[in-house]
Amino acid sequence: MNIHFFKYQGAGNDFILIDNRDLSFKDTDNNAVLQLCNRRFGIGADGLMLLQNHADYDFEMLYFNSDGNLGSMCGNGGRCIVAFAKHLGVIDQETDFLAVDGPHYAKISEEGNWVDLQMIDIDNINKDGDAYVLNTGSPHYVAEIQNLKDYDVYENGKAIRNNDTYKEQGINVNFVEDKGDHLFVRTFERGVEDETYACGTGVTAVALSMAQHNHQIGHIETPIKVLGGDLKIQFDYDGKQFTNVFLCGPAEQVFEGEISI
Ligand SMILES: N[C@H](CCC[C@H](N)C(=O)O)C(=O)O
Repeated sequence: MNIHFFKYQGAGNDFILIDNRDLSFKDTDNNAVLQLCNRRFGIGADGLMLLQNHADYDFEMLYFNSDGNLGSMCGNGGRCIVAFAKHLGVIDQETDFLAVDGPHYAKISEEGNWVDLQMIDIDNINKDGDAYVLNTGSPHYVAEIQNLKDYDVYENGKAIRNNDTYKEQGINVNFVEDKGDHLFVRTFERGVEDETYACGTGVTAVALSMAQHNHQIGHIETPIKVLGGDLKIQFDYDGKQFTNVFLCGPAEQVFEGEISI
């Protein structure tokens, strides 16, 4: 099979994107995804997305983690596929598209490399000890850590993701340090089973958890730094529900190519 692909990254969370409006890529082909995402034997990426037609939306996003399995919602992937849809001429500067967790509204800058993506509303944040646990389209665990720069995110993230509570379903593990004018976040991702340079649903989960933790109410904007760059989360919080949640940040095309597998 000969595949024409595009490579995108959003704050260093990197993805293979395929225009699958003709359905030539079979979405059940987990082995192909695994092979294409492999950084030594393939193109290399944290995940792969198919852009497909949908009767009621501008397009549909199908997201696979680099382990080859269909993932839950991917926020940075969502931003990248919006930039890709604009590149293909499927959308102009605004869109309503469908992802695994439901419809998403997004708007994109004129240059096509900055995307504000609306995320699902959240009304339920649980605790696991001192950590926060919530689903922002994907399941997330959020723990505060001092001196995060030197923290062993891989070993500690892997241990939490594989403990008795989370082993079966898996969870994405986020560590956050409050730096005063921004939050610094590092994430161990389920399905990649490694630390990634950024996780969009993860930083969203962190921003909401920290608002609850710090009893912030109203319209909140949270600047976030991750290993791969800067992201911003905006939302309204009335003390119970988080609404108008937006994940904002860069989405850049890196290269395109052909590969046969
Ligand atoms: N990198 C993604 C998260 C992918 C979710 C995936 N790791 C899963 O739990 O299925 C993001 O930007 O939100």
